[in-house]
Amino acid sequence: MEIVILAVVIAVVVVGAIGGLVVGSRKKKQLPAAKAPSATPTPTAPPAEPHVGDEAETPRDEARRTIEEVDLPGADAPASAPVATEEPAAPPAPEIETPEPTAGRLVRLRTRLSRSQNALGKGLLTLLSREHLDEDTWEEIEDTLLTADVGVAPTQELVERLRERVRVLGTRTPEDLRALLREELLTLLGTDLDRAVKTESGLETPAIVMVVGVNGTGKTTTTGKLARVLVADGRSVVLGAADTFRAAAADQLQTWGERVGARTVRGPEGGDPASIAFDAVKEGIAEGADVVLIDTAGRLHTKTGLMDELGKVKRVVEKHAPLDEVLLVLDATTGQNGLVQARVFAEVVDITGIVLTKLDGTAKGGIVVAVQRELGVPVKLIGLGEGADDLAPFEPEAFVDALIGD
Ligand SMILES: Nc1nc2c(ncn2[C@@H]2O[C@H](COP(=O)(O)OP(=O)(O)OP(=O)(O)O)[C@@H](O)[C@H]2O)c(=O)[nH]1
Repeated sequence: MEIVILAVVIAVVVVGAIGGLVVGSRKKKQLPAAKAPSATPTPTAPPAEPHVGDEAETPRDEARRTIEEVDLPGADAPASAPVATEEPAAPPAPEIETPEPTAGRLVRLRTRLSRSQNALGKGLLTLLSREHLDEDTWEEIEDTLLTADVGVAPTQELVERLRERVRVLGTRTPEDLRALLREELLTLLGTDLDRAVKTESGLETPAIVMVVGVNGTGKTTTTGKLARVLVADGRSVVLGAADTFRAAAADQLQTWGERVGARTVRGPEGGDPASIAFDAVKEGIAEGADVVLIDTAGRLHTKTGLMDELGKVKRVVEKHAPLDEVLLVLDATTGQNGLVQARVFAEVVDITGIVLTKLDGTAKGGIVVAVQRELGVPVKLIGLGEGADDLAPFEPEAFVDALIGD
């Protein structure tokens, strides 16, 4: 009996040992399938133990969709549809225009001038053609000139000379009278003044033109139109948007520039005009541009404020190169007010040329004479409309012919 019990115990021990061996070898076989612990384990993230469903995980080397293939939120293409890989549309490049040539612009635009200046030219001719040129008629001639803003002193000079010549020559035919009037008006305007906008610096650096004037006179528009005049004449231009007073002025100037392929340097709204002007000239030098045009703000609230601002722009710009031209923009429709503005600006900065805008909208073309007298500098350009090429070099002969017909 004892032998039987001993045999049963041995058998149980043997069976238990074999079972233990089998279980142990199974466990060892499972180890390679377990997730390998991270190479750089962190104290807060112990290696994950393998668990049920691990095999269903997407293998790491499975092909993945690229960013281009992933539908963006809002895209309504069905998932199964082929994914379009279209490039986003680039903004259209601004079309570069070819401005009209400057030669003969005034002749082309003369109808605008004659329309608005009829009262002056035709009025004078009608009066001069009267049978008797008596005292009253000469007074009417004087009034016509004064109404057209020619100014008192130039009016008196003109009437005196005309009276004398008519008396001495005894001439009264319409052709002769027109010729006399033409000569005298040309004498008033001056035919030997240098009216070219100075855009050759004569140095390695670009010519620098500063445009000044009261806001609203057409200063920014004129700067843009002048860029076109220069481009039409084969010059390369950089624009400086130093009028930081009116928020939209820089945008407006930039649009003008883009139309003719000229870069515009601008700064933050309300920024320092002098630093923008400085940067514009720097850019002009870097680009090897022929001309840098600087649009400034013209606030007339105090003369000292204006003086400080324009003076600073000038000083800062001249760290690079001297200013070649300071153009004063005046609105011809403001008449005597324009003369007051001219006086203030002339005290603040050395004006070298005048631009008279909106001559298409006033019968007061005599302001050309008056403002030249006032400042002692020539009218170089005139604005004859809102169109891009409606800025013309001022030519006294074409101007007078438009006034009195030829
Ligand atoms: N009819 C006519 N309108 C003009 C002429 N020149 C400019 N203008 C118009 O005058 C208005 C004022 O012109 P701007 O260039 O904005 O005036 P601005 O002096 O620059 O004004 P700020 O930008 O505020 O300094 C615009 O509507 C222009 O189109 C011109 O010769 N004839």
